[in-house]
Amino acid sequence: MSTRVRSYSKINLGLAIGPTRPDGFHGLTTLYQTLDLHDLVTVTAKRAGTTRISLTTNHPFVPRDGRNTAWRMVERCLARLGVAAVVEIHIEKRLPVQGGMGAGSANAAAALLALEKELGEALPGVERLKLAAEIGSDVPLFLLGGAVLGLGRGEQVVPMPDLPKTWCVVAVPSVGVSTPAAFKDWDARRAAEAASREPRPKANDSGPQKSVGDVVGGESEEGELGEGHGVTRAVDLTSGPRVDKLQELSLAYSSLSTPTGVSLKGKTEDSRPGTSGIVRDPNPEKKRDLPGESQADAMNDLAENTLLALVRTGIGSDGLQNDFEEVVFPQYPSLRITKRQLMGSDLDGSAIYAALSGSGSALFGLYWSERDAKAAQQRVQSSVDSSDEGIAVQVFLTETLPRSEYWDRMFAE
Ligand SMILES: C[C@@](CO)(OP(=O)(O)O)[C@H](O)COP(=O)(O)OP(=O)(O)OC[C@H]1O[C@@H](n2ccc(N)nc2=O)[C@H](O)[C@@H]1O
Ligand SMILES: Nc1ncnc2c1ncn2[C@@H]1O[C@H](COP(=O)(O)OP(=O)(O)O)[C@@H](O)[C@H]1O
Repeated sequence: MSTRVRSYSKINLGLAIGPTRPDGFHGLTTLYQTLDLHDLVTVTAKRAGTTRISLTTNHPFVPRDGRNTAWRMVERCLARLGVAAVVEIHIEKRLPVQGGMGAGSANAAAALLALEKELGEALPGVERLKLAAEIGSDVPLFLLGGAVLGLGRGEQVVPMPDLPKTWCVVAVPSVGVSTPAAFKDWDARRAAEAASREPRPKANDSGPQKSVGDVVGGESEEGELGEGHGVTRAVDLTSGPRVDKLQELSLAYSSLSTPTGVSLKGKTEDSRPGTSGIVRDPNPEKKRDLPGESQADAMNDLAENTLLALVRTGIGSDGLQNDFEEVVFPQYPSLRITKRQLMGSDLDGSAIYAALSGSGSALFGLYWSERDAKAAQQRVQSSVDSSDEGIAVQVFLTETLPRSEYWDRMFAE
């Protein structure tokens, strides 16, 4: 027997990059949303004296060894369960590799669920989430599905009330954006900004000078040195108002979700903030005012139409919705154009919202109707066909996938 699982993808509805942490990762506040687009992961497992894992796939760029996320997940899960088995994994890739749609991460989560079903044995919910976080920051979200708030380095996940099922067009240009490289570019940009703000040394000032490069990696020194001193750590510049804005929104949004941590089995789990797992509101004492709206109004909107409320309360307003756009668009200018086409601002049936997903290169647009979505898909496709830039773009028509459907349809027939 074997178990076949739909390995769904995600987009990031909003993403704010925070400071570099001592472990080298960046703080992240993001709102993930799972999509109907998926790969298929099939696992066959038989208990045996020694563990042997093998992996096949239809995609030439997907690793077939211990570098594969699904392989790593299976290996670690078996070790955690204390089970030895012969495991065959097959990944039918339909999603782009390195697209910012979390496809590799989803494959890992899918392999875990399929393996557990094959063995008839499962890890406890919190163990699962911890293991998922070890494989990658993007993996735990796929153990929840639907709309998911991501905190920490993105691995601390909070289930959000589901958005209404919404039409979505995903455009994936044929450029792979490496996630670590995109974070590095972000840091370099912040460091350059900090350097340009630093006051020039006076000619007779021979004391030791602080450089931005010296001071990355900790708390702000503004308090120590006094305001206006001009020495600001590069990392502090990455945690500006955009993060606050998204965090405020997240808190408001999360107040509508379950008051305590929720396990996949419906039991309350250990949900202490700061642990890998499902966390509670990270700052329950904090007042939940939203900019420009009374709290009651905002909550009514959220209850009525969560997606509309998201757009109205901040994520979709002017300015950056995904911090990575600031570094990825200058590198690949055609992506900005594709985003505009997805948005279709001056047209009837323009997008509710459009943005880069994760570190890219996937871009997405959300639409009120299938007709609007199809028109956007057509817009992007025809401009690609007529362009001589040589960047191919795959354009997918799909829908957002609420949590209940995510689980109902996970195990493919
Ligand atoms: C940034 C996101 C947004 O969803 O990018 P996409 O991959 O979806 O584009 C994800 O969090 C990616 O998650 P995932 O792909 O699992 O990344 P990981 O394996 O955990 O980390 C890969 C590398 O990215 C960098 N990294 C990742 C997450 C984070 N919060 N800070 C980081 O600095 C680190 O250099 C790390 O070594
Ligand atoms: N199961 C997998 N599917 C796809 N890529 C994988 C997988 N396991 C490891 N990788 C590696 O991870 C990298 C990022 O893959 P992917 O998850 O598709 O990107 P993203 O997180 O941007 O959506 C790829 O370059 C690939 O070499």
